[in-house]
Amino acid sequence: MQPASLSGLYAITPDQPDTARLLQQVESVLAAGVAVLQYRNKLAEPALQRQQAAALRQLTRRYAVPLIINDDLELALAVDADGVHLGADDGDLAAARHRLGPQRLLGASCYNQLALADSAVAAGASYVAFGAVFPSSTKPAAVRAPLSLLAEARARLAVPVCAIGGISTANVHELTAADLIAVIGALFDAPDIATATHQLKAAWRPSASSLTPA
Ligand SMILES: Cc1ncc(COP(=O)(O)OP(=O)(O)O)c(N)n1
Ligand SMILES: Cc1nc(C(=O)O)sc1CCOP(=O)(O)O
Ligand SMILES: [Mg+2]
Repeated sequence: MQPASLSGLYAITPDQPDTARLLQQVESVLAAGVAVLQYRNKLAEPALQRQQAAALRQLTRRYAVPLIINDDLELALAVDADGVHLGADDGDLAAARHRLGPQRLLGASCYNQLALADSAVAAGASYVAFGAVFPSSTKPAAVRAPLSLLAEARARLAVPVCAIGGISTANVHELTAADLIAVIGALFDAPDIATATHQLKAAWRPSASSLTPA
């Protein structure tokens, strides 16, 4: 998959212990239409993570949506995911790129630092994420990133720019310079996940990226 084709709504799973419920929740966002799904469960033990990741692998294949695994390169490879997302404490990006090969996706958290994004791209990242762009109740202690960073990153980097943190229908219109918007709470805490997915996409008007083929 070429990085230039990565754009749109990037749904990230909540810390859901009930696998059947997780699959229901995720199927709602997949049916409503998302570009990418990330499996993130910070509370699950490794066995449950493996079970949930494998189940999501099957489900995302049915919807032809790329599956990214958070934090865990070995789990991503074990379930034949489309890629992995790594933060500053989650392992070396260049080593991960080597293990993933050229085709799979490698996402990198860059917080509020363009310099991290430069190194991530040099190490083989497929996209770079900045945040938190708004206050996040999922991750209240997340460092905040100014929105101006998104446009700066887009002008400078040859990979898609992802915004994360506190994104909702009320503020997503401010993210015109993002290629991907990564969201947990505004989708999975909503009373109707499918409606929330449609509303978030309808409220977002990204400006054209130079990465997007004409
Ligand atoms: C798309 C995306 N962007 C950022 C993150 C955060 O990664 P990290 O800083 O490693 O924090 P945790 O998610 O592991 O708590 C992400 N997962 N996805
Ligand atoms: C997992 C994560 N990473 C962040 C960062 O800033 O790197 S913010 C965040 C939480 C995203 O969840 P919500 O959409 O509910 O705010
Ligand atoms: Mg992480």
